[in-house]
Amino acid sequence: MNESVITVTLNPALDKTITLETLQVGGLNRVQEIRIDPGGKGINVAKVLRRFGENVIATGFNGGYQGKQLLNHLDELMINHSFIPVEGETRINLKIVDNHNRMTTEVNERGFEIADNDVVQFLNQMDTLLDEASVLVVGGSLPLGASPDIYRDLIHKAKSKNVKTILDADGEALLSGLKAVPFAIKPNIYELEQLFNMKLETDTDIIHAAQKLLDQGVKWVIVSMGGDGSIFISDKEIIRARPFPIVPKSTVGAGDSMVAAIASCLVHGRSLHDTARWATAAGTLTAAEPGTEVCRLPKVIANLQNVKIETVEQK
Ligand SMILES: Nc1ncnc2c1ncn2[C@@H]1O[C@H](COP(=O)(O)OP(=O)(O)OP(=O)(O)O)[C@@H](O)[C@H]1O
Ligand SMILES: O=P(O)(O)OC[C@@]1(O)O[C@H](CO)[C@@H](O)[C@@H]1O
Repeated sequence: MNESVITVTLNPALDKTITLETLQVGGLNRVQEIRIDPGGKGINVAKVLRRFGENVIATGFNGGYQGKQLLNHLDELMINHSFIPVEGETRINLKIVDNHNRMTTEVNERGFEIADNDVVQFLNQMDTLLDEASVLVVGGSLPLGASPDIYRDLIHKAKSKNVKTILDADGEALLSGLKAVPFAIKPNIYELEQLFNMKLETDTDIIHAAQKLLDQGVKWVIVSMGGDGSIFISDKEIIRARPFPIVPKSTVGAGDSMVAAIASCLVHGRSLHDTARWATAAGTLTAAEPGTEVCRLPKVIANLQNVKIETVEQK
């Protein structure tokens, strides 16, 4: 059995994707297609890791009828899970795909509110799970009632047990998680701009911002930029990765697929170079799937060499 990965999704969702010819804001829209996928960042990561054959367990909070549906989906996908049941309903996040303009509009609910006792149960469970893990992935928004420092505390806990951590969050949750200095972070360009409160126009701007995070002790900073690909930065190398051509269907979960590939590369001790290929192939292939459907291993392997990789000179 491989070493195991834990994915934490404190505020999971059922992702309801509706496809329209063209989104008419303020008008009547007729739906062409509809699908429901289990969602939330850590859950998407777990879906990819399961397909990669990794030993993964998904955890977090879960509630109500929609929460039961979510767990049924995970069972169908044969994903190990151990969610703490809470009062209230797991949210439904609406993803509206405009076929004509190839654009997705996302409407995410706030989700349930958790109580102090839920957090105590969750952290106790994490103590046990972390004893068996080699990588922890934390991602997504915090539910109402969660302390903004919950990501910081989780990352500290993981580090005290020599578990490598990957953080994928935005706003306050990202700031809080960074205080504990995770091994890797994967902000998208907007999240990085928000973190530094400035526009990052060029690759050089992005690299300079990322280097400030490396100075704080983060080992890998991976910045994704949708169809423009991504930059992988460590204190030893800077790698620019560009995707191969695809017809994008829904980019929801593309970033999470990158995170899953990064986790898998950490489990297998792969270099940052190889990680750039794996993560870009995974993200790109997920962007070509409908709804919150994710990439599959054989296609990822077949496309590793199609990822365009350049080493950027350090200045
Ligand atoms: N239109 C596209 N064409 C090709 N590849 C894409 C496209 N959109 C996304 N990708 C691939 O997916 C990766 C991640 O995309 P993006 O930067 O949108 O992540 P994200 O914003 O974190 O996504 P999410 O939060 O929805 O999971 C990109 O680096 C790229 O490899
Ligand atoms: O509201 P959050 O927690 O920030 O993001 C949740 C979410 O948009 O992220 C995933 C895609 O990354 C989706 O499956 C899910 O609906």
